[in-house]
Amino acid sequence: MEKTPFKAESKRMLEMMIHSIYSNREIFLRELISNASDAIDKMYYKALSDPSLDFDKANYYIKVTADKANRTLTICDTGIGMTKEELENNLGVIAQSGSLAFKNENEVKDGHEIIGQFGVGFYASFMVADVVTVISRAFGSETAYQWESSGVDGYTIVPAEKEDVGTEIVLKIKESTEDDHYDDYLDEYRLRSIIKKYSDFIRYPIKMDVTAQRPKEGSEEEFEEYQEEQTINSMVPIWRKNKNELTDEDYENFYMEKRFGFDKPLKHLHISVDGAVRYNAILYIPEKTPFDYYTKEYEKGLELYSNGVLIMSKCPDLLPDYYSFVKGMVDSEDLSLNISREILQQDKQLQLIAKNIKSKITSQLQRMIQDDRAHYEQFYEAFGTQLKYGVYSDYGSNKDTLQDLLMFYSSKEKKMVTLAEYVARMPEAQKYIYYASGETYERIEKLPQTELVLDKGYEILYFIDDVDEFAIKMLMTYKDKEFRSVSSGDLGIEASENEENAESDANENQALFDEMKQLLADKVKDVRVSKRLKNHPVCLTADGEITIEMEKVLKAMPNNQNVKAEKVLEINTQHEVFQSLKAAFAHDKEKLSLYTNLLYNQALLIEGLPIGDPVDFTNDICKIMV
Ligand SMILES: Nc1ncnc2c1ncn2[C@@H]1O[C@H](COP(=O)(O)OP(=O)(O)OP(=O)(O)O)[C@@H](O)[C@H]1O
Repeated sequence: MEKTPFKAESKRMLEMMIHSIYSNREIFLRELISNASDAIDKMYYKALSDPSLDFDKANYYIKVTADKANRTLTICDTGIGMTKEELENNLGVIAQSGSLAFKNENEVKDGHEIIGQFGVGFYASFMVADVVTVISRAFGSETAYQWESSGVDGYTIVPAEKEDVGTEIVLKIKESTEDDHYDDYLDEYRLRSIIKKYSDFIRYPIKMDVTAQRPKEGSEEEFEEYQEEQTINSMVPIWRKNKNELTDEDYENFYMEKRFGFDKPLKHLHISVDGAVRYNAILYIPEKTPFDYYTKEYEKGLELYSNGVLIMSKCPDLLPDYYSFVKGMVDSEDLSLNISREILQQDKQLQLIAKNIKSKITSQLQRMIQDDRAHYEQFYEAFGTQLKYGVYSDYGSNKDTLQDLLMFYSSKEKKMVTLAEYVARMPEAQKYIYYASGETYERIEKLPQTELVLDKGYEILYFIDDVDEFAIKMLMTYKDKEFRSVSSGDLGIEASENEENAESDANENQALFDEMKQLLADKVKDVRVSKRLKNHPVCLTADGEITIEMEKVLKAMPNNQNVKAEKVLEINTQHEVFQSLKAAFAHDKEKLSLYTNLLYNQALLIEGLPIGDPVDFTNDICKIMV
């Protein structure tokens, strides 16, 4: 059966095109410059197939000229131009891409990939212009034609005068309103920044007459302004250059130019992949934590280019959250762009690139641990917390990637060590990887709970970040070794004399402990003999999964669920103070209550926990002084 083709209402189509495709008006310039670049590339291809033509790069450029008085912005190129028919077909038919057709007919030569493909970019001009005039003279033609349109009412084509081959597009910029600052597109500074942002790596010079200053003739102090033609774009993207030609300084300059950060990069990674997925990337590990890094305002992402044209300033999908500190850019020819070139359709290539980038960053960090420890420690100081969050979040699904990048302060080495280093040093008899939590290394060092483990000569990792214990709980083991807090009930250390004494002390003094437990009824779950204390009289530990440090962290969270650690007051029965407790239990119950409260408050202070009532506490101290 004969099929009737769909018809499109071109007026409506154009309206939709102008108002619904792009969310960002300034990209009209990117689209026109990309078209100009495509037109020059077509000349290049022509020269390839026609030996009589000589493609001298010096003759090819794009020029952007703003005329504030007449409210016009002109984009002129020395490219292949358009015949009358081409003006008709390419600019008169929405979604007709001469460039796509050209691409299909010509084999792509490296470095000269044609950008256009959808046949809509040109119409972005109507977002900022009331009237668009295109004067074009096609290569090989003596006559030029002028195409003109004010958007919805169609277009006209008339013969025109044009001396050279190429195209000139004149936009009559709309009048500004209170909300819409169209004047921006006539402003030299603004235009330069739009060109730099989106079209910096267009292969041909984008020229502009810019205002410069020079000393006035005959004067050293007075300056005058004058107009000077300058090339605005960098043209050759650094990532397309050979790594051997580039110095550290070149990479640093690119980091600064792109304003990836205000610091210096700590490390850079230049990646060129030419396999199942083709892309170039330059990635940086910054030196310092950005001031807003741990806030909601911080946006992760890499600049994304397709054929040297900026598609997205921050493409978040290229980086996992735990590497959100990485800055830089990715350029790929293989991306399937959506029509606005602003966002990407669910793109397999993008996912492949992201996966590849992730593993490159991981290997780079692992290399730094081995070969450049000082810089790694500096990096870890700035972003280690993020790696630990990475272990903890997403139900621990990234822990295998990240565990070898973690570092903690070691009681033995007095510096940051990796888990691999810790495990390699473990004596055979040591069952667990020990850790102790606290506010600072100095405070942890003095924690009574560490005494027994240290006495055994075992190394302890000091945790001072809120996320540390949560990350370790997610990790559970490293190389089959379980993590164990020095405050936990079972330290896996063989029964010592200490422990046997504790056993008999517990049996003998159960009544005393029961009474103390009653006195602290709402505060602790239990009072018991300590197997870990040597020099201190008391300490607080916790039974169950929630440790005291975790309770502190959870309490500080905005919508805390009032999760509490099951606190245990441990008593050192070898300490002299214990004799005083026993005596008080036997003869003076009031004193026992006083001592119990004092010891409990001491244990709280050692843990860095607030004591219930400081006034009561100081009064209690006074009582024993008089
Ligand atoms: N400056 C120019 N010189 C020569 N031809 C041009 C120029 N600008 C546009 N064209 C022609 O007009 C066609 C339509 O341009 P338009 O910008 O709408 O789409 P495109 O560049 O093909 O695709 P995309 O929407 O992906 O940018 C181009 O394919 C090209 O053939």
